[in-house]
Amino acid sequence: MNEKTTGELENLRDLIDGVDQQLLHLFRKRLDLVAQVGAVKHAAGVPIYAPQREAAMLAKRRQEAVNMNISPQLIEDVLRRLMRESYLNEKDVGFKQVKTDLGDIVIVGGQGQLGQLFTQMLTLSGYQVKIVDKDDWQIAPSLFKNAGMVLVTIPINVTCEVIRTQLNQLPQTCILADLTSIKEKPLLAMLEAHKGPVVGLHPMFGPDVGSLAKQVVVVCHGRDSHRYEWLLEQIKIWGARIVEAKAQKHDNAMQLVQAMRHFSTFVYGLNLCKEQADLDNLLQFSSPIYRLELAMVGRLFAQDPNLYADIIFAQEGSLNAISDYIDNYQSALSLLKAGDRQAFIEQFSQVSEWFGDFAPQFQSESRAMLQSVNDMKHD
Ligand SMILES: O=C(O)C(=O)C[C@]1(C(=O)O)C=C[C@@H](O)C=C1
Repeated sequence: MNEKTTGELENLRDLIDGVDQQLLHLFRKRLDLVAQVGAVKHAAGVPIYAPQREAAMLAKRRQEAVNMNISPQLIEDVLRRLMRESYLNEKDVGFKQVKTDLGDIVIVGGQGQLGQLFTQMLTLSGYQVKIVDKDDWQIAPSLFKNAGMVLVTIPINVTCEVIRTQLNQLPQTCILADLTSIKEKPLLAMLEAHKGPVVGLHPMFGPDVGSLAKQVVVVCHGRDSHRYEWLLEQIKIWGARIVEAKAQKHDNAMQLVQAMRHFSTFVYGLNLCKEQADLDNLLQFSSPIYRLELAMVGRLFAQDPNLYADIIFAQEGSLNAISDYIDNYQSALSLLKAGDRQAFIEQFSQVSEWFGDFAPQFQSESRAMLQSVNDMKHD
């Protein structure tokens, strides 16, 4: 680069720095306004996530972007990222407490990650939360006496036993709820152990979400739903969407969504490990999709093996789902062994047809993710 070019670049970059600093001031201004929105919502008990407002705002800004010869996707990306920040900031103001005369909430397994998240959300909403963990059974009965709700969030393999043996003397009006990722057996155990209101919940997210905005919580009704309606309202105020399901249908879906998926991810990692794959090298040669896939596989192994063992081993039905998957793997492999390219293409087309409109939808969703993965690269 000659001196003239260097000088010109320096000048322009100074101007860009100035614009970026103005952006920072605008972000600060927006965050302050959002904090005020948070306070208004907190007072009125309005949910943190406002999908209609978001859709209307994005549509307007996209159109204005087009008028200004700016990519509409650019402003949408920026606004979505800013709104993610809003969810976190609005959370800090706290949430309206829907049920003010409940008594204590006792979280069984409150030291676990999900237990901690619910403790935080319930405390931010003004509830008195008490925690019972593995070694606290002696103090539990005195805590249960004043409990308006007991929320169970412990490993799946001990959930039913703990419900049966420790939670069978709760006050009649106390709500008994659980957060287990399978629903049929814990729900039955709760209905047998407790004669009062019972509800099964499954938060469809990990404990590291930051905010519940746009997350899903599955609800399987147990008994006396009018007594725990407030809880579902409370969860909606946190920004999550409630999806009602029958326990059995939920558990069947989980065999594919969780057990089969985590199992295949486990085998993928196992295979890389046995092959002694050079991860540095793989990353160097990876396309964004491979990097994303490796991240999805790798993140599993950064977590507690017990959690995944629990999920995979929880249901007998999972074994069938996983066996079916392996059969399909085998038969696809046999096409490869036989060199039957045509049959492979035919099967591919059948699957494409089966995915229908979801295939292009997933393609465009994943495009945005892949672009973000690429944005995160740095030397
Ligand atoms: O307008 C609101 O209700 C807000 O909470 C603000 C805001 C935003 O950041 O613009 C954030 C979250 C909502 O989903 C919609 C918009």
